[in-house]
Order: sequence, then C-alpha cells, then structure tokens
Amino acid sequence: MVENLEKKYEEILKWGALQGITDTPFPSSPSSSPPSSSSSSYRPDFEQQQEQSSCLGFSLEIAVFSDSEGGRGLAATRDLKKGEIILRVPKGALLSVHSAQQDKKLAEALVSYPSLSSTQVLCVHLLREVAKGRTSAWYPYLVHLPRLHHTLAHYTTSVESQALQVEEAVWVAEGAAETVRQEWNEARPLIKTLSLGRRFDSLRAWLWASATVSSRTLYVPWDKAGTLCPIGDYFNYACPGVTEHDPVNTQDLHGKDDAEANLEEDGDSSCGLEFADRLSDGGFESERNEYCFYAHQNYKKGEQVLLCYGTYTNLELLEHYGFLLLKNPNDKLLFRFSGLHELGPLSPGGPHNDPKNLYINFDGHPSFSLLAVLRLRAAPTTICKSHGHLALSGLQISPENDATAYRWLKVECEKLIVSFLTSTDDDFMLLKLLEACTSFHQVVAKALTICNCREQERVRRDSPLCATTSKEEKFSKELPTNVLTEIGKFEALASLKSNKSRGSSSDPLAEEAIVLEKWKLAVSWRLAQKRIIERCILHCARCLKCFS
Ligand SMILES: C[S@@+](CC[C@H](N)C(=O)[O-])C[C@H]1O[C@@H](n2cnc3c(N)ncnc32)[C@H](O)[C@@H]1O
Repeated sequence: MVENLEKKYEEILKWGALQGITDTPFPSSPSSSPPSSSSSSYRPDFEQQQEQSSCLGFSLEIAVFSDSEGGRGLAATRDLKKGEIILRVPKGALLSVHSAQQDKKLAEALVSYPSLSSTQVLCVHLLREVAKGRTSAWYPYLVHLPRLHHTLAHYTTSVESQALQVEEAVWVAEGAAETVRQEWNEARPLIKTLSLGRRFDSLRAWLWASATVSSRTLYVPWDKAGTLCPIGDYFNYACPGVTEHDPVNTQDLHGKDDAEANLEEDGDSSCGLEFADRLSDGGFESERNEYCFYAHQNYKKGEQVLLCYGTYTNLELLEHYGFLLLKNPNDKLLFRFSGLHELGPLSPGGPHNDPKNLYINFDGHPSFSLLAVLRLRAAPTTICKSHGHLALSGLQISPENDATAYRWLKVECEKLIVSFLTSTDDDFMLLKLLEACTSFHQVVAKALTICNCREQERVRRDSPLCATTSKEEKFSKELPTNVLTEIGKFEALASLKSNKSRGSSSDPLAEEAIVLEKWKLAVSWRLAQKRIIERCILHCARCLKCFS
C-alpha cells in the first residue's frame, strides 16, 4: 500500500484487527505460503495481525483503482489461488439488524414501529451510528464510507430520469426515487423518537443511508436487508461467469465495438469474453460465525481482487449500486416493439409470453422466448399447428420462416434506433465531452468550442475534443440540436442545485459534480442500450445472409 493510503486507513485497519477481521487463513488449515518478500518474519495469524495493528497485509491491501474499475478496492498482496480464503469478518463487526437489536435505545424504540422493513431498520441503525460520532463502535469504518452515491433513486428530477431515454428505465428511476421518499416518510417518526437531530432527519440523509445499504450490504441468511460488512464491502464488483476481468474495452461504448467486428468478420458473437460456471465468492458461515470471502479466480500480486455481488443488467447495477459496466454480458434490451401483431397472430394455444422473457441479449441475439414468439408469429396458422413445437424447443420451423422473423426484427430495430432523441454517434460525442469535464462551466465552454471548431482553426488545434483522428474528426463538426438542448437543460439544473446549496451546508461544486456524474451514467447507459440494438441489426443481417 502506498504510504499515504496506509496513513489514511491506519485507524480502520487497526480497528479491524481488534474486531478480529483478518485476511489470514483459517487457524486450523495448513498455512498458505507467506509472501515471498518477508517470508522469514511472517506469521499469518490473528495474533500477529493484532501486534501489527492491521487486519490486512497477508492477502489483501486497500488500493485505489481507476473510476471505471470501482475506485477504492482491495488488491492482492501476494499471488492468490482460486478458492483460497482471503478475508474473514466476525459477526461482531457486522452492522445489521442483529446489531441494531443490541443497541438498547434503538431496540426499545423499534417495538413501536413493527411495520418498518428490515432495510428501513438498517438505514436508521446506520444513521444513528453516524450521529453518535466518535462514540460509535463502528466509527473508524463509518468515516471511510463514500459520501456520494449515484443510484437511480438519486435521479430525482425529470431532466435526470429522462436522460435515460428508454421509457422503462425512466419508470424504474422515478419508482426508485418515489420508494425512497416513501420509506423515509415512514421511518421519520422513529428517527424523531431517537432524537438524531435535523441533519439526520432530512431526505438527503435518508437517500445517503438507503444508497449505502443498497450498494454495500452482503447477503445473510437471517435477514432480507443483508449486512454491512466492514472491509468486506471494499471489494469491487466482477461480473459472474467472466473468468478474466479483462481490461474494459472502451471501444465497446465509445466506438464500433469488437462484438460488431466479430459479427461482421466471422459471425462469432462471444464479444471476446470467456464464460465459466458461476462461482460463489463467499458468504456467512454460521459454524464459524464469520463472513468468509474466497478468491473466485487466481490473482497476481498487485491485481485488484473482485467479488461477484450477483447477476445484474446495467439498469439493475445503476439502480442498486450507482454504476454500470461497459462490457456487461448480463445486460439486455427489453423488447418493446408495439408492432409485433403485424408479423402475424399468435395461435391461442401458443406460449404465454411473460414480457420479462422477451429481450435482446448483450450480444444482439434475441432471447430464447423472443425468438420462439417471432418464429411462431411468422408462421402461417397451419404450419404453426404442425410445426409450432419446433419453435418452442428453440428450433427453426423452416429457413423461410426464420428469414421472415429476422427480417421483421431487423426492420423494427432500425426503426427503434432512429426513434431516440439522440443517435449513438451523438451519445458517443456527448460522453466524450462529459468525460473531459469536471464542471458545467467546462461542459459549456467545450461545447461552444466544438460548435466553433470549423470557423476557428486555432481553437481547433488547441482543443483535445477536436483532435485529428478520423473518428473524432467526424464528431468535431457540430453538436446536434438535441445534444445542445440537453446540455442547456442539465446546465440549468446544475446551477439551480448549486444556487440552492449556497443557503445550506452543502458545497455548490459538489452539487454540480453529482449532477454531472449522474448525467454521464445516464448517457453511458442509453448508449449501451443502443449498441445492443446495433448488434441485433448486424446479427439479423448475418442470419438473413445465411438464408439468401
Ligand atoms: C461494495 S462497494 C465497493 C467498494 C467501493 N469502491 C468503496 O470505495 O467503498 C460498491 C460500490 O463500489 C463501486 N463499484 C464497485 N464495483 C465497481 C465496478 N466494477 N465499476 C465501477 N464502480 C464499481 C460502486 O460505486 C458501488 O456502489
């Protein structure tokens, strides 16, 4: 760990050691090979870690990675083998509804609020511990919790939720914001009873607590809300089934991606990812009374050690964790083509189509159910009766039938992709612009620069956004009206928020930065959706070529 990180986390590492948190093997198991650099002096046991005043160092250390890799996380301090124990957190260190019950005042107050969900109880418990300040048993852990979150519940204005551009996603964002507000209203009487003070009674504080719980809790068998797990919640996310956390290929979102190239060249749609059986990274082990984490793959010393939180689409990641993955094989586009009946009727005895099963996969292929429905609808009724079972088993009814189905899907995707307020190229350009900015002042200045690019050759040479690669050349011409309108709306929102914050304790620049981050995430999300549509068009074209 670099020295300043060591200093910054000194207190929590020491506190962790006192709690019995350790990254050493189970006491009874044959000891793992010690780190080669200090093998003679190394005793990988709890006692030694207490002496060393650090709960980490044997297998893991706190490290800071790039934002796209999750920022702060845990790195391997030695080569780690798939399946080996890498962290143990005793139950006593966990912050959960169990520890809430051990807080006498909170437990007594809770009796009067039996209808609160365990997630609400955990949020109140967290706020109460923060309000206690240094006297909280978790103080060293709490001071290092992130202050800002970008989960969908934070998309509280229509400008922010509409930036997602897909109706279902806008609903999810609006629903998330509404649910948090409702949960806050229900929990307020309890917060008042506990006299946490005005700061902790605000919607802002509740949003923070709720996002902290949503983005950091780990599964426990005894409670639906899960548990906050100090140090264990420093692991960043890895997609299940992706054996290598291969460097994120920004081409995927920012340009023509390798999936498309694969489809064009040889029809391989694996997107360069390797898939494996899902592995369990850990869980609460009742017999040991501790949360245990295992390496889900081999890691080299210095590499980030990741944890699989579950299988999520990008919308779900955004909703619960406030981030998304550029390359997420679990991402999908919900199928929402209204003209499905035009393809043909579905016979009365046909499959029951749960709309949730009708989607286009990350690689652009229609889901099993969607393909079955398309094949059945594309078949004449008589053929459907005699051969419908083939479609229901995932098989082709006939090449002609498949050609009709894929032709229809291709046309619908082509209509869909042009129906968005902004194109993929617009989103790509906007994202590039936003990534180059840390304030709205910069966003506007850079946008103006781009607009004036053609006239002002001097500015053109100086501006990184007007660089000379052929792809960027294409985007440096002019900003489309819809993008300019969006910039205007977000700028107005940011200045409204920062003006509002001037009268309060919050920092106007931080307010702006939050709006900017949420906007970036929304643009990334919608761009990823459009890329799926583009892959689907390519996939259909390739299939049609086979039938011709
Ligand atoms: C359980 S915490 C992980 C540790 C966190 N980075 C920290 O500093 O405390 C989960 C949060 O980390 C971030 N995160 C985790 N995995 C990520 C990833 N693969 N890419 C981007 N952000 C990630 C998200 O903000 C998420 O809500």
